[in-house]
Amino acid sequence: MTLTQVMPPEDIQDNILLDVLTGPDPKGAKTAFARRDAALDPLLIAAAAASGPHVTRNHYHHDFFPGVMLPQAEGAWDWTRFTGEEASSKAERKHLAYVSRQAPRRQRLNTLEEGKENDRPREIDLLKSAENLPLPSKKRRPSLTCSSTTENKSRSTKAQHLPETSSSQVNDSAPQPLEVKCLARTRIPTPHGPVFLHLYHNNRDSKEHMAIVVDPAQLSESHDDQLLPSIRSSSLDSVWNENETEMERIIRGAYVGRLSSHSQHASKPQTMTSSESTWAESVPPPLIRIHSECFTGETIGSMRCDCGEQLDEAIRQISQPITLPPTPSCSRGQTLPGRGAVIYLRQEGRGIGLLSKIRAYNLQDMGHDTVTANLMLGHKADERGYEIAAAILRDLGLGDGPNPISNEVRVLTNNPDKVAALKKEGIPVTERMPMIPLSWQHRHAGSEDKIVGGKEQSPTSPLASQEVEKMVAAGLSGKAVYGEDLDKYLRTKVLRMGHMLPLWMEEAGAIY
Ligand SMILES: Nc1nc2c(ncn2[C@@H]2O[C@H](COP(=O)(O)OP(=O)(O)OP(=O)(O)O)[C@@H](O)[C@H]2O)c(=O)[nH]1
Repeated sequence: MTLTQVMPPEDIQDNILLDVLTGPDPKGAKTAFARRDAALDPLLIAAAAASGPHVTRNHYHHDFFPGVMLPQAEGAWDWTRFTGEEASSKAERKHLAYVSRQAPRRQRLNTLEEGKENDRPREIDLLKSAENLPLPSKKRRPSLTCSSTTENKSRSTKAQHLPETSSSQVNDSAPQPLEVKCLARTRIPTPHGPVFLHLYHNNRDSKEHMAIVVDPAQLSESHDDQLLPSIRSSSLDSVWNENETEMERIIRGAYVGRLSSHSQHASKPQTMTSSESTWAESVPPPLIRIHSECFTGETIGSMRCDCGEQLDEAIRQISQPITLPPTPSCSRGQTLPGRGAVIYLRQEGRGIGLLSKIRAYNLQDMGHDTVTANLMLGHKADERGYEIAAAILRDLGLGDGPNPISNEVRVLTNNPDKVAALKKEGIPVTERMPMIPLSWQHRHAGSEDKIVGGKEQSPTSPLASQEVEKMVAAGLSGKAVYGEDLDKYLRTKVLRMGHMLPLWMEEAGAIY
């Protein structure tokens, strides 16, 4: 049976209209339930009528009655009119109407779209320059994948510090030149002496790469102690905007000497003096290391790799004092504090990331080596790039930057790719210093001790407890790593990745 068979069409029309306006009202339920939804919310009407047409619920912080019982509150309902106040005093009282400090949304959006940046409050500009957030890149760019092309090289040589660029300058078609900027610097005491941690932003990826600068002479406020030009970030020392105060500069790390409650001197943008250049030529070039992030090795002390040990050892080696040869003016030679830098790149797992590295470890437990495991997961054996490292070095005055304190560097590494990449990026490397794992150094030194009954112990077997005791006795710190996993890892690096590390033992037909 259809509806028209029981009701004339004009009645159907009326009923539908009524339902739309009032909602369904089943006849049977009328006596059983009272309707709970009012057709109009009286509170909403009262609030809107009291406050004017420009006020929305959001302006009231989601509350229609702010400051109830607190008549002074901005936007509060004037509850005092119920307290029998005199009419004359009431007329004098300031009306506490809510006035929005924000322009309507449409107007605000128009302002931004039309590029009327000047209308924005000053705080936003200050924040922008202080935080220096990288410009939004609409196109996803490859992060640090190896890309040392000629184009990259020319781009990176231009890289200095991020200029004040407006979003209108973002050009999606042409890749922007690589720019790095040191946002903050602070002193960190380490077991090897004080270092300065520098945090960098760049316009290529969203990672916070770092520079660990060893240059303790900077802590002295006496110029006599600073015979060599300081390793400082020119982007950090530059003046970021005319409104920046000395205190803002100091807080972001642009200070000289040792910061304390009684010593707070903002730095000036660096300029080289000719006398400093002369000194720089008579000392060995600063020692640097390009180190890649390794959560497992550095944070939880994994002994699958030597990354934690290498980071510690690099800071130790760079901190070693430099002895200059005797000169006619100084017959005993001069000793200077060690100086250099570790550039700490956030390229976990040789650039494949922690997730893939964890999976790769499981493949390694199944018998594959570190290279094959990467390939099985669809990665390259090494996906890292060193363009950002080179730009950071230049910013620190190491290499061929605008303000070089040293045109050359010595590099701590066994990895030939790093040396080649730095040279390609225009950083002159005068010397490569090897990083021999501490446990291998110890084995070399004590290899004869390990001949038991004329038979050599297997070097890939886990170290016996006496072995560990010997390492401790040999002065290896708790940072030294050793074990079967590490030996396999290092062996693969030598045999499959061309690392320039002397295998600690070679026998006829077998290399360990
Ligand atoms: N994919 C993968 N990455 C690893 C493994 N073990 C360590 N890594 C990563 O390898 C990188 C170690 O790099 P570096 O410390 O710069 O050293 P390197 O390239 O081996 O060269 P050196 O300068 O000689 O030390 C870090 O990013 C580690 O996270 C592994 O088994 N698989």
